[in-house]
Amino acid sequence: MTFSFHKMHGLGNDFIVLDARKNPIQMNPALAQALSNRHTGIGCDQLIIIGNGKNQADVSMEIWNADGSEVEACGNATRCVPVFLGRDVIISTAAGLLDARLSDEGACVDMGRPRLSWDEIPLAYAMDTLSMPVAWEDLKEPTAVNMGNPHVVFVVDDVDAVDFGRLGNIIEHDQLFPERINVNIVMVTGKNHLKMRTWERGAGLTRACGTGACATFVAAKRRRLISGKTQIDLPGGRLVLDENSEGHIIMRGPATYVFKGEADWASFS
Ligand SMILES: N[C@@H](CCC[C@H](N)C(=O)O)C(=O)O
Repeated sequence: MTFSFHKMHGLGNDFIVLDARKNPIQMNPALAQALSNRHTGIGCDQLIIIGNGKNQADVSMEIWNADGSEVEACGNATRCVPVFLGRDVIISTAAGLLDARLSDEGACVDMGRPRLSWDEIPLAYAMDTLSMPVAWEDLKEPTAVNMGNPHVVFVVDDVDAVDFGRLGNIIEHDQLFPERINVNIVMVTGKNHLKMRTWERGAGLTRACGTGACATFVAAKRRRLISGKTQIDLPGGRLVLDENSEGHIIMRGPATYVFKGEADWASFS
């Protein structure tokens, strides 16, 4: 039996989008991994399933990493949903309701309030989350932030000089992080201007991570490296981050529809 899929991306963080509003889709880790595989499947960083919303939500969104793990939040995919549907939407996710609107750049989304205490990240034991007393070689004293999903943010002198493909993987799997972790490195490039890279839990190095940009904005603000609305440059392009009067993190940036394809479920079983 065949199915339709849509390829989208947010700054090169790429997604297979399945529209399950008419016909529900029962995903599982093995199937998500098979579809995401860039050699034997369709290929993506994350698999996104859009379903029908309940109560205040217009639609629901499931997020599966390329390694087959189901996760709570994806900032770039959240921007893709209003672009896919061609209208502003309230999206229900495992991390709560998100307000996503069309904007000049693509989309503007309210990613909610960050959570900052050690057990909300979560970490394996109690510690300060602003400057964690830990280090992995030259990556030291990160700030931890939960944006619906768990992140650590390291401030470095030069994001391009870090052996991030090796260190990101080691940190993601450290026993300090019982649910694993998304790892971000950031440098200050100007007033309210940052440059960052992300090693994503369950996907590795990506061109951009929306929740990573939100977590990095929060960490940089907590460390007084920035003072307000901030431009963040990622390998795939630029996002603009701000905080509203309720302490919610607001992210603006592109979201791109690439193509619609057809595939056969039998190829992935
Ligand atoms: N690419 C996403 C984040 C996807 C989930 C993440 N890898 C996790 O495991 O939490 C984004 O744009 O935020």
